[in-house]
This record gives sequence, C-alpha cells and structure tokens, in this order.
Amino acid sequence: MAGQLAGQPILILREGSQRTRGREAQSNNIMAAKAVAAAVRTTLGPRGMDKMLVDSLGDIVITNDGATILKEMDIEHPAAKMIVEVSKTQDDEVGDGTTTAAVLAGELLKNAEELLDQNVHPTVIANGYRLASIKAKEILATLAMDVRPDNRDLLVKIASTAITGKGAESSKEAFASLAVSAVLAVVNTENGKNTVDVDDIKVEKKVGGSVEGSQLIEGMVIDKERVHTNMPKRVKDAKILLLNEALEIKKTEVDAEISIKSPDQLQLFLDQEEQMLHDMVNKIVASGANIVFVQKGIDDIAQHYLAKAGIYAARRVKKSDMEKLARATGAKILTSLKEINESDLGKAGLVEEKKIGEEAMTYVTECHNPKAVSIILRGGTEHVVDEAERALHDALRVVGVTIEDGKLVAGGGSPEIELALRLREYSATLTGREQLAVGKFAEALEIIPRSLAENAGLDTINMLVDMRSQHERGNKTAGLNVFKGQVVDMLEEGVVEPLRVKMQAIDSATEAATMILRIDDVLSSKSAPGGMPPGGPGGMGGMGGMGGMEGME
Ligand SMILES: Nc1ncnc2c1ncn2[C@@H]1O[C@H](COP(=O)(O)OP(=O)(O)O)[C@@H](O)[C@H]1O
Ligand SMILES: [Mg+2]
Repeated sequence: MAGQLAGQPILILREGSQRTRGREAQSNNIMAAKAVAAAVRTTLGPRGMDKMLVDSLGDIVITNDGATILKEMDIEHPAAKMIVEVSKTQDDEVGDGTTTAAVLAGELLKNAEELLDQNVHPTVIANGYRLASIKAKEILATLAMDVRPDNRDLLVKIASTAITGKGAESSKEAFASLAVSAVLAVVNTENGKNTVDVDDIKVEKKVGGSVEGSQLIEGMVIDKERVHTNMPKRVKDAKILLLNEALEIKKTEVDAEISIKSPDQLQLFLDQEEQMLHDMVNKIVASGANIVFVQKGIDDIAQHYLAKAGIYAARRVKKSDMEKLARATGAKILTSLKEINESDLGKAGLVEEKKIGEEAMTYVTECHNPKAVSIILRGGTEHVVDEAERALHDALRVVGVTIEDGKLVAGGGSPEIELALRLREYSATLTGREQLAVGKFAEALEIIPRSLAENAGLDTINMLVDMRSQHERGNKTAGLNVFKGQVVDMLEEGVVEPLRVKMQAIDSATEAATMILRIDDVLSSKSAPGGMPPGGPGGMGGMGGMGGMEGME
C-alpha cells in the first residue's frame, strides 16, 4: 500500500496486508453479512427447515436454532462475524429471536445497498435507520399487552410459541407446561419486582425413552450413583457434606523412593494408609453428615468405611452440580476436611438413588431451598435430546423474560407488518433522505412474515398483501397461520412472544447494520486470523454440511 508524496511512495502498511476501500469495502461487507443471514433464513418459523452441521471431527449437530447454527459455522469474514454477534447478543439477552435478529440485520443491509446505489450517503442511511428503530420500538410498546405470572395459560402459550418447529413438536403442550412450572418455581420477588434466573433450573439430559417422558423434579437430580452397594439407597433428613477434596491418599511421587525392607514394613505402610483414610471418614461421621458429595475421587477403603457408617456418598460430582447443590441445600463447599463444621452441612428431606431407564441417579428432594428444581430431559437419541434441550432453553428464557417484564406481543409476523405500516406513515412526516432510509427500514421488517410464508411453501405475495390490508383495516394482530396458509388473529391462535424478544431483535439488528454501513475501509494484516480471506467477499471457512451458501441473492 503506497501513498504518493512529492513523487516519493510512502508505505504505511506492512507488505502483504490487504486493503479495500470505499464502495468496494462496503459491498464486500454487505455481501458477506447478507450471506450469513440467508443461511439461517430458511429455518425461521414453525415450518422452517433444520440444518445439519458437521464439524472437522465429524460430529453432527442437527438444529433449527439460529444462534446454534451461527455459532457452529466457522465464519471468517469480519462483517459476517458481526451478524453472528447479533444472534449471540440476542441469545444472551432474551434467549429467543436469534434467527429473526440475524435475518433482519441482513435485510437492513440489503436495503441499504439499494440506497447506496442511489448515492445516498451511508451516514444518512445509518441515521435514518436509527430514527426508524427508535420509532419502531415506541410503536411496539403500544402493541404490547400485559401478562401476569398467575396467568399460566398465557405463559404456556408463550413457551409453546418458542418451541414450535423445534423437534419437541409431538409433545409441545406438555413440554411447554413443564417449562412454565419450572420457571414459576424459581421466580424471585423483591419489592414487587420479579426476576428469573434460568440457571436455577437444572437440566439433566438422559438419552432413552421419549421427550414426553421428561419430568420436573422439585429438588436436584445428580447424574451419579452411590459409590458402594452397601450404602443406604434412601436417606431421610439428609445432612449433606459437599467436599472439593479427594477422599484418597495422595499417591507417592514416582521418583520418590520408599525403602521397604521387610513384609512387616510393607504391612505397616499399608496399615498407615488405611488408618489415614479411616480418620478422614471418622471426621465426616463426627460432623453428623449422612450424605457426602465429593467433587473428586473416593478411595475404595474410604468407600468401605463410609458404607459401614451408613453414609451415602457419590464421587466425581461436576463442579456446576456442586454449586447448585450448595444453593439448594444451604451447604458450604469445603476444600478440606480439616475445617469441617456442623453449620457447613446442607439439608434436604430426602436423598435417594433412583433409576432412570438403565442408569441410577441421585435425587435430592425436599430441599432446604424450595426453589431448587430440575428437569430430566428424555429423548430417543442424543440428537433428539440435544435439540430438545435447545428448545427447552428457549422456552425457559421466554417465560422468564415475560414474567420479569409482564409484557407480550402477538407473533406470526403480525408485529412486523404493523410496524412496517406505521413506519411508512412516519416516514411521510420526515423530509430529506432520511425519509428514504426509514422507508427501507419498514420494508426490511417485512422479511419476517415473508420468510414465514416462504418457509411454509405459501404464496408469499398473496399472504403479504392480505396481511397488509387487514392491518390497514385496524387488525393489529393479524398474522400468518403457516399451517393453514391463512391470515388470522395471532392472539386467538395463541401465538404470542415476549415484548423484549422483538425489542431486542430490532435493537441488535439495527446496531449491527449501521455499524457495518459506516465502515468504508477494511485493513487486514496478512497473518491476522479472521482477516479478509483472499477469496474476497463472503469468505466463510468450513461450512461443514451446510451445502454451501444457499439463498444468496
Ligand atoms: N404457530 C405459529 N404460527 C405462525 N408463526 C409462528 C408460530 N410459532 C412461531 N411463529 C413465529 O416464528 C418466528 C420465530 O421463529 P424461530 O424459528 O423460532 O426463530 P427465532 O430464532 O427468531 O426465534 C416468530 O416470528 C414467531 O412469531
Ligand atoms: Mg424462536
């Protein structure tokens, strides 16, 4: 890269660096971002298709979830990565609407390009988009309806909308109801404000059975069995010790030498080891604990003594499970047996080993903290259980968000059509070129109902025209029944979503689109990972089994 000053070329970038500027840089970025959006667009809605993703090790993920698809795709192009970020932000903030956000961002950029072609300056477009998004959120707020935590039916509808088309289809109602019960169990109310942390809900996956066999347990379910068959299977009034230390003697270092000269000495050495283990167990017995969860290992001899003392013990318990057990039972996680205190023990009414299918698990119920709940997720194969888990995640998050905000909107493309209509009216009140940008923003929103129709194999133009005319007549919740191919009232259909999902989708899509638009210079050093690939625009590495880049317009 060389500039020209008094005939003397000035090198400002290291040799081998790449640089694209101006309109070319914009086109590159927009094309890459659009390609990513197009890749997930066919999954949108209840009748969207699934993607099969194959990673470099041959592991397969089959999913309909936008955030998961984009996360698994090995994307290199920097602008394309920004679209991936959009869906990640959406997932972090609200847990649903990840495809919507990415698709909307792609469409905003596509429409911006049309304006760029008409020589509208990117800054003007970005400003117009910003104005439009503020207005859109204002209008959206007026479309929202109140929902109270005790309106269980409505919450079930929200959960069920979130999981429509996500593999849990056959048992949608039961699954949605399970999600609602779980979330209601963990709601925190402080000063009249509800908060939900879905991490309080422990999801334990178990392959086998069917999704309908999934169940809610009031308490913790730990995927571990007791270590010794002589231990009790069922312990009432459990006093629980959580230990992050191995109940083992640290093995002597390989190069340390112990010189044992006679059989007596060896026996002495072994006796001593056994004594140390016995002492450890005695400390536990003295504390009054009758249940021990150990994050590390338990020596055979220690197991024997624990069983003799009538203590139920499980080993190699996951760190995250230890933390959840601590919260559920009020126990402290001890790092050493030295400082053991009765007050460090947790409490639960019942701890027992139960079988799920073939495998034994530990159930900790009637916990000290009644808000501890677990869901045991069943499904025929690993792929089914994994996709069910993603569906459950969406359901839990949307119900949680709705309980926190108390606001919902109709789905099925109805809010987007209404917003498009009203934004067009709003654009008429503006002057200058921002008006054009607001108009394009309105148009971009219609990509959502359009994709819902397209993915259902419906006549897109007819459906859109029908929806628009219903909204013009004041039916604000008219949307698409994708199964019947009719425009109907989405509230009556029970297709409802949290307000926050739509708000966030508009926010993050606008933000990413305007950020990409403002870039007019891409400098990438040769070796930087994630730099502009030599292939030029849309360079995406290893798309796995995605079948390349379909739907590039
Ligand atoms: N039964 C239904 N009928 C019509 N539209 C629906 C239905 N259920 C969900 N939708 C719509 O599908 C869209 C969400 O699709 P989804 O594939 O879950 O993508 P996202 O990742 O954006 O949540 C929303 O616009 C929602 O309103
Ligand atoms: Mg969804």
